[in-house]
Amino acid sequence: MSVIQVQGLRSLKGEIKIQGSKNAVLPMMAAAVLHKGTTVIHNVPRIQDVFCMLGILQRIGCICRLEDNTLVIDAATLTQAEIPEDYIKSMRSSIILSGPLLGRSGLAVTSFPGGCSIGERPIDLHLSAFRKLGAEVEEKAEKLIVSAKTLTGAEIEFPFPSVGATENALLASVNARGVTIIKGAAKEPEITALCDFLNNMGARIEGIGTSRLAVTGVTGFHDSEFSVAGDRIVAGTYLAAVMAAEGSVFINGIRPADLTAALSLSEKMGAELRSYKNGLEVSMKGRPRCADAVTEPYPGFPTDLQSPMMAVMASGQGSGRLTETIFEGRFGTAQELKKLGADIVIEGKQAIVHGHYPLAGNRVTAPDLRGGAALVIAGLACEGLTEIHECYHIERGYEDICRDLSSLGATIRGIE
Ligand SMILES: CC(=O)N[C@H]1[C@@H](OP(=O)(O)OP(=O)(O)OC[C@H]2O[C@@H](n3ccc(=O)[nH]c3=O)[C@H](O)[C@@H]2O)O[C@H](CO)[C@@H](O)[C@@H]1O
Ligand SMILES: C=C(OP(=O)(O)O)C(=O)O
Repeated sequence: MSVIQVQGLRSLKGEIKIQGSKNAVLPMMAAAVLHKGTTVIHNVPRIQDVFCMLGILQRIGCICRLEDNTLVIDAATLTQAEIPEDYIKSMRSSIILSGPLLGRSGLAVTSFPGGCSIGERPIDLHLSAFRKLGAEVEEKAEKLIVSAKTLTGAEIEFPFPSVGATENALLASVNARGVTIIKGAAKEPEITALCDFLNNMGARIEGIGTSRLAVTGVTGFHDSEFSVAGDRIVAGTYLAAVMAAEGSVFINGIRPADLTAALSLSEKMGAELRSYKNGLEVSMKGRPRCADAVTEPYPGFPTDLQSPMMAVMASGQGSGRLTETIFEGRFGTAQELKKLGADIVIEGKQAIVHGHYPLAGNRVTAPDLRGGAALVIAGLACEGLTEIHECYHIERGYEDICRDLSSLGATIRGIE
């Protein structure tokens, strides 16, 4: 699907089941490499990033089978420690395989994944964690060679709670000799999920859910089975869609507690919410009011929902200020929203959004994954037809945004 067409001004109604979490499943798939046996993962979303990670696992010798939403990975047959370069380019988060490859075989060959449209995205914190565990990091002919005869537990302190670096530190230390203390760890629910996943395969991690993780190295893992939680960012995207389109929807299959900051922002903007153990009821009557929000590491307002909320505000009432502190490139979405008539002024890390309704349908281009989803949301609040190009970005993280929104009453379709 390369283009999405949205005919705006239809309200949303019904129930939607949320797919499994992208950011949780990718490090779990990488973690399977640690075990010379079988790992089964349930509720795996059928998205491009998962297919890409699957491609890498197969290229490095794992036997994988994805049936419906269940993935079986047999890593007993792992043959190589080099992450294929073509895959590194298409999925930046392939870097997450270097920790488990290092842990499994003492060697991980990769290359600098480089920046992307949302920002620079350096990996210095990942590499410093590997070094702390006793690995050597060498750059040779544009390849990055991380190697260690033995990994030894150490104290790793992150100056910033990087999600990926915390995951790589965990993945490299679970079978290091002795105890590793990770201070300044990220606390995102996906980190908690990875810790639970690793413990379920035999690791010993304590302090789960806090910024201080204690990992006692183990000498081996066992076969395991785990189910991925619903994707809180997809849930937040559909919450934003209901706010932009108005209506009433039950978002099923997520823990609202994982979205606290986004939910309180939505309530401030006028959404009526009711939380359940495993779902969220959202009702939006009238236009949302713009409000201020600052992106922060968890439990703060997530950067991944900044663009979707910008789309809601652009079609709302009043003015609001969005401050982006994590990924400097994410305001690329504003340029596209302006083509739909949005009134947004960028001042450094801040976007000042003056809402008005309706926006006006036009041809736009998805700048990145969440920016693409934001343009779909804006299309729901546009008079006329909105055509979003380069939707391969959206397919990285959403199983089928057209299927989901049309099931709620949107007039939306994907075109190859
Ligand atoms: C696959 C996945 O899980 N992706 C998520 C993950 O990305 P990712 O793991 O890449 O995000 P990080 O938490 O590492 O990055 C946050 C910030 O730290 C900086 N940084 C990071 C690593 C490093 O070595 N040096 C450094 O300076 C980054 O440039 C960025 O400014 O967390 C982000 C922040 O919640 C989310 O937006 C992404 O959806
Ligand atoms: C930035 C994101 O993902 P990734 O880290 O995989 O690019 C995202 O999910 O919004």
